[in-house]
Amino acid sequence: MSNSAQPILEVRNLSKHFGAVRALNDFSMTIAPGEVVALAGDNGAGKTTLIKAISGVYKPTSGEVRLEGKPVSFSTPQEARDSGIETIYQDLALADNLSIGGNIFLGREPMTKKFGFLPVLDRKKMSEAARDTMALLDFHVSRMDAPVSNFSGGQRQAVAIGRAVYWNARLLIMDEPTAALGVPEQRKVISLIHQLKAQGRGVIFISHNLQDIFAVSDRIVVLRRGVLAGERRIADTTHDEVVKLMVGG
Ligand SMILES: Nc1ncnc2c1ncn2[C@@H]1O[C@H](COP(=O)(O)OP(=O)(O)OP(=O)(O)O)[C@@H](O)[C@H]1O
Repeated sequence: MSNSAQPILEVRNLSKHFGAVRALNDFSMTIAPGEVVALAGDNGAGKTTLIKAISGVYKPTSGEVRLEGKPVSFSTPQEARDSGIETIYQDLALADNLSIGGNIFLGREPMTKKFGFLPVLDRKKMSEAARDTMALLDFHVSRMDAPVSNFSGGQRQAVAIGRAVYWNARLLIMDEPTAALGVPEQRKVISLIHQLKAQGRGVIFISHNLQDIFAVSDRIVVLRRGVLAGERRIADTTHDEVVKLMVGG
């Protein structure tokens, strides 16, 4: 099988139980390269548990996760990240006082030796990486070196996405990326997700907003009480049908 035909992510019969609580039960899904899959479900449906079981926060009780065909078992989120799975939570995990470049290299700062003396921060590499990565996302701000605290919510979301792209994430898991934003900013984030898709990455898009889900996703997977309630191609479903899957009955 060629690489392009192979799913980026395959989850097979995944379960995560907390004592008697079956937060996720026998759940399976796949994500192809360049595919955006929305993950929906009411509060407590198991969405967070699923993404944490994929991304190395929780060890699954049972089941299998395959990344580009290979079974993986991550002990930490850092291991998942190193393998190409990046989760962007709502807090974005940005350092407000640092620039875009500073945030891209947060904790992995590149060093250089000047005139053979002690290593110093390679600021040139950081600012070039910031410029090139954000250009790839068609993202423009007047001052690339400004602290990200100066940016709007949508711009900050773009910086978090840029960091994932720079480190070559194959799968981005985005937890409610549009929830805290006004409408124009929501549109920007939707267009960023379209760019990730065009670059052949996979995206899991968690949202309570059906309009956003329908604007950007290829498929929707609905969880209810820890199990798969249904899976539809966006082109073949409606808001009504999705709501019925979410609430059941
Ligand atoms: N660490 C834990 N210990 C015990 N129960 C848990 C734990 N984490 C989640 N649960 C339970 O598992 C179920 C699924 O929770 P989860 O947070 O995955 O849902 P969710 O779909 O992400 O909800 P929300 O949209 O509110 O974030 C809930 O019943 C929750 O109470």
